[in-house]
Amino acid sequence: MNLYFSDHDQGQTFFQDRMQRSREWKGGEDIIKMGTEKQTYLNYINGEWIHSSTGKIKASLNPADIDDIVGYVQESSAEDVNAAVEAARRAQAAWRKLSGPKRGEYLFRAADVLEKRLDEIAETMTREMGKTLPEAKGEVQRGVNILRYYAGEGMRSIGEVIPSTDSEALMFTTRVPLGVVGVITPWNFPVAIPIWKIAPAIVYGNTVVFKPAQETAVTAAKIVECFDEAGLPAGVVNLVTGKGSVIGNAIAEHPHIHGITFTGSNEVGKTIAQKAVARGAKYQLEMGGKNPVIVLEDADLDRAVEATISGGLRSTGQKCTATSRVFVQSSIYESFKEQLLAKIKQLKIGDGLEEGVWMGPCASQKQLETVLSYIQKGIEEGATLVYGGQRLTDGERAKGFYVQPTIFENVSPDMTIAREEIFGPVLALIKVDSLEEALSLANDTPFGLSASIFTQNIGKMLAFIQDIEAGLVRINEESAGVELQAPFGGMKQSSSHSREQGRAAIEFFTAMKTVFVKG
Ligand SMILES: NC(=O)C1=CN([C@@H]2O[C@H](COP(=O)(O)OP(=O)(O)OC[C@H]3O[C@@H](n4cnc5c(N)ncnc54)[C@H](OP(=O)(O)O)[C@@H]3O)[C@@H](O)[C@H]2O)C=CC1
Ligand SMILES: O=C(O)CCC(=O)C(=O)O
Repeated sequence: MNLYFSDHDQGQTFFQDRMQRSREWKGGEDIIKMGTEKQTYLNYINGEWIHSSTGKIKASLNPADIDDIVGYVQESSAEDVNAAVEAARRAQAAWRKLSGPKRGEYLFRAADVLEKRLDEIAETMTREMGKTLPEAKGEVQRGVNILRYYAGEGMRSIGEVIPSTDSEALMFTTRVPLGVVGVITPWNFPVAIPIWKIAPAIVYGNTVVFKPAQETAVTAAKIVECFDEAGLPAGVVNLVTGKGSVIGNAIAEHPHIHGITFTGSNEVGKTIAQKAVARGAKYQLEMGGKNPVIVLEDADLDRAVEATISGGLRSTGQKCTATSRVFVQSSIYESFKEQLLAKIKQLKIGDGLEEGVWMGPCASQKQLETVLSYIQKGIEEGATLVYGGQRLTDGERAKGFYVQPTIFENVSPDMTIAREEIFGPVLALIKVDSLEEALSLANDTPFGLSASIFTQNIGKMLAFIQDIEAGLVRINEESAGVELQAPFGGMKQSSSHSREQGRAAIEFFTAMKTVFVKG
C-alpha cells in the first residue's frame, strides 16, 4: 500500500506535487521550512506505512547544502523492530511456500517500478548523500538489474543429486530459507547495497526487516515504496529507520531474526558478529578496505592514472573498494605523479546535481571530520602533502561538506594513513623498486577487499593474482567496480569470509539439507 501517491512523474515537479498530496493524506503532518514542504517518511511494517512508537522524527539533510532538508524520517525504537519482526514471522509461512518462479515475479515487478522512478530516486540519492547525479542514476539502474538477476534466480537449481552408496536410494541436496533476515546497510550505496541483500533474501523465501543508514533513510523508503507498488505481500519486506545503536542493535539481538547481513564499519560489524554468535544466528559482514593499486614500469601510464583517479576519488572516495594506497615503481614514479596531479587539478568539485561536477561532498559532517582528521594525522606523522588537504568553503560550497582531493607521498607503511580506512578522497603514493616489494607492502594490512595492478607482463599479472591478499583482484582496471552477477567479498578483516551477490548469495540466504530417500 502506498500512502503517498499513485503516479510517478519525474524529478522536482513530481517531488513538489507529491508534497501537496501527502499533506492532504497525512493530516497536515508535513513540515514547512523556507517555503518548501517536506515529506515525512514512515516505517513500513506489515504492508502499512506507520509512525514510530516514539513519535520522534529526524531531518535528513543534503550534504551539499545543509539548508536543504530532503525529508523527515522516523527515529524508531526497539518496540518498532519487534513489530516488524512479528510481521516478518507471520509473512514467512506463506512466502516460503510460494514457488521460486512466483517469488521471482514480484522482483521483476519491483524492477519495473524502480526503473520507472529511476531519475527521481537518483536525484533523492544525490541530495541525501552527495554522489553525482550520473553516478546515482547508474546505481539505481544497477538496482534494477540486480532485481532482475535475482528474479531469474527464482527459476534456477537449488540442489544437486549425489550418487549414494546404496544403489536403490536417491540422495540429493535442497535448500530452505533461513526465516527472518535483518538487513543493515550503510549510506554509500543506498540503493545497490540494500537491493543486493533484500533481493536474494526474498527470492530464496526469507522475509526481511530492513534498517538503512540514517543518512539515506529517505532513499531507502523510496526503494521500499517500489516493493510496495509491486504488490509484495504484507510483511515480506519491513522497514524500520532510526539509530544503528538502537535499531541495528535490536536486530542483532532479536531472538526471531535468523540471519543478519551487514555492510559498514569493522567496529560495528564485529559487535554484530559477536551478538549473532552468542544466540546462534547466521551473519554476513562486508566491511572496510585499504585497497592498493600497483603501477609497474611497463604499465600504460594514461590508463593507470585514469584508474587511480576514478578508483580513489569517485564518490568522494566513499567506497569500500576505493583505492587508497598507490605503489608506483621508482623509474616511472615522477611521471606518474606529474600526470596524476595535472588531472586531479582539473576535477570539478561541487553539488552533485550540477552538470559537469565530477566529485560531490562527503556524505555527512561526521564523515568530513573523519577525513580531515586523517589528513591532519598524515601531516603530523611526517607524510608529505603534495595536493589538497583542505575543506572547501568558498561560495556555495560553504554550505556543504566539501574537501579537496588529497595526495600524500613519502608515506611509510606504519603511518595511520597507510593503515586505516579513511573513506574519503585521499591517496597515499608509495615508491617501490619491484613487484615483490609492492606485494609485500600491499599485503601488510589487516584488510583484503580489492586490489589492482597495471602491467603488460603476463607473468607479473599471474604472480599478482596468486599472491595478493584480496577478494576482488583487478588487472589493468581500477580497484572499485563490482559486477552484480559475480561473487563479492574480502579476505582477512574485510569480511566475514562469505561472499555476496551473484550465485554466491544462495550460500548465506539459505540452509542446505541433504536428503536420502529409500523406497
Ligand atoms: N564497507 C563499506 O561499504 C562501508 C564502510 N564504512 C566505514 O565505516 C566508517 C563509519 O561509517 P558509519 O556510517 O558510521 O558506519 P557504521 O558501521 O556505523 O554504519 C553502518 C550501518 O550500521 C548501523 N549501525 C551503527 N551502529 C550499530 C550497532 N551498534 N549495531 C547495529 N548496527 C549499527 C548504522 O546505522 P546508523 O548509521 O543509521 O546509525 C548503519 O545502518 C566509515 O568512515 C568507513 O570507514 C562505512 C560505510 C560503508
Ligand atoms: O565498488 C562497488 O561498486 C561497490 C563497493 C561497495 O560495496 C561499498 O563501497 O560498500
